[in-house]
Amino acid sequence: MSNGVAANGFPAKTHTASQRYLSTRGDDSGLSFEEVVLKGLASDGGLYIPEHVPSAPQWESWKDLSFVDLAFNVLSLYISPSEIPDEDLKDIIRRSYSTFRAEDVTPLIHLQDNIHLLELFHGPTFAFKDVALQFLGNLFEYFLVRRNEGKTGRDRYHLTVVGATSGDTGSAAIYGLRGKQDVSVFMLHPKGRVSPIQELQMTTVLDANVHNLAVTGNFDNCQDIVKALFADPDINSTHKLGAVNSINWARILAQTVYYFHSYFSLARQQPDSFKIGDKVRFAVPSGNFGDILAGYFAHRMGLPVDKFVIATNENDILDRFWKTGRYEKNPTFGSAAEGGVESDGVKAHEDGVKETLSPAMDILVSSNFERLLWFLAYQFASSAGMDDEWNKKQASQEVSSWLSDLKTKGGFGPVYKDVLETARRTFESERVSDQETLDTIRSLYKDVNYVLDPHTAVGVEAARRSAARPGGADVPIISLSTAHPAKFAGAVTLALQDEEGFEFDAKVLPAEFVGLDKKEKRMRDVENDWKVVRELVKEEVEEELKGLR
Ligand SMILES: Cc1ncc(COP(=O)(O)O)c(C=O)c1O
Ligand SMILES: N[C@@H](CCOP(=O)(O)O)C(=O)O
Repeated sequence: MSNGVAANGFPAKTHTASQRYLSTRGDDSGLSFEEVVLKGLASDGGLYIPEHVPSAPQWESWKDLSFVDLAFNVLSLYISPSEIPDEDLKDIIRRSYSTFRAEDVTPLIHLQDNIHLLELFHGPTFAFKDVALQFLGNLFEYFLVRRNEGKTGRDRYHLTVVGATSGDTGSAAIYGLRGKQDVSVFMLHPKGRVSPIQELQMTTVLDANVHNLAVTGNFDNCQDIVKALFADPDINSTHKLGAVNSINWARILAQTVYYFHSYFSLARQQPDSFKIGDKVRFAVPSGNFGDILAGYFAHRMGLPVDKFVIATNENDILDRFWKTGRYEKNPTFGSAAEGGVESDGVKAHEDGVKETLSPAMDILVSSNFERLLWFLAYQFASSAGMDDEWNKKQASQEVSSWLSDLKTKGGFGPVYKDVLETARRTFESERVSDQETLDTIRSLYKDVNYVLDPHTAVGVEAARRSAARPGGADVPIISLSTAHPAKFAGAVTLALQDEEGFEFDAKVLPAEFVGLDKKEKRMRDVENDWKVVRELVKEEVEEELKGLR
């Protein structure tokens, strides 16, 4: 590093005296870590990003650290001891990962050829979301205890979390926040469009602070309601809204850790062929773009990455962007008949969302893509030779204009050639159909006796295609396994029912899921209307507080 510029092209900052955050849309800046974690979404509708991406100094020396110690080193680059003293941060991290079933939290296994699988599903709800949401739950608690010291009744800071889920964020957030003081959690899921196990995992949690809302609509409708609530001055002045979706910066930050961890696991497992400093590829099943964005930050911090492979299902807005430079909510896709059209056996809804075998990725608009767009626009602006403030302002203006077109016209682009080329240098993309998903589950079962969940299968198929391209076989690929197969019994059974000796209950089902369907459930149906949801949230928080105070 020299003249104040890091190797990653961003202004150098090796230690975070006090990291500050700005909104991707430019109207909010100078916020602390605690402020962005509690606010979730910026008041201008943008997403928070750090003003500087710190380089990880001597990251190579972290090779033999445990997950918890590694997490502390990574997170300390963004959270200064003046905000959370080191011992407190260590304690939060330790408690967050003590609930995981695997000793090294996110184990890496060799799958086939040069493809390795990063198992991210060993947390309480069997999905990768636990890695960030166990941490975020404890972080909320820490900040609230500190803010509420000595306060009673209405003076206490009460956080009203509103989140949207296509299945996994919901249960992970609920497990991270259930029973916590001074927090109410409202999770909106698309009614009937999450897997039966996912629905049970959410609705059988009966703690008074947990509220499940089944929305008549799709995941994007749920996400839009959440964003409308954050933009509403009425509920924001009476209730302090908090976010658990990956719009919350802490989600992304916590997920950067396993990119480093898996890289080091690979170096330990393959000492003869893989050395620290060598490049690796990551294949990531993607929907809201939070998981892969965390990898992008790890790369910006110094992790040697050859390419990130974005793996989408048939809801392929991201894949289309990388192919065309246009980001559009599927303009030609739609319904010919009530209930949608069928293509390749996949049900298409009138709203344009396809109902696939990997439902957690049935998303039209990927919210975190906005963060990447900001960095792409920033890099483009930087080539003009102006100062850093100007570059940031330009990036925010560009992002605001793209997002405004997305809202009003349903899409934007094509983006400038240089912007697309920059995106293509770091990322490539693949779209995987339902049939290919089933074939992948089947072939891995036959070849190596491993049962993939359908989202992970989308990633593995994309990894295989990437490996098959010229030069691809020479680079190890880490494919992210984002959920346990038992969460998606329908797809797994469809793929493997004809395989000799395959029995779902014996081979896949964990003891934790047995009997879930017999438990008492609680959820409320609600129409797709943010004002209706707003009134319901107010009413239920009031009821909850009456019971407590
Ligand atoms: C099992 C599973 N895989 C993949 C994804 C996609 O991750 P992201 O939304 O961070 O792109 C999700 C949902 O977020 C998920 O629940
Ligand atoms: N697939 C997600 C959708 C929400 O994504 P998030 O990462 O932004 O919380 C889910 O399972 O709920």
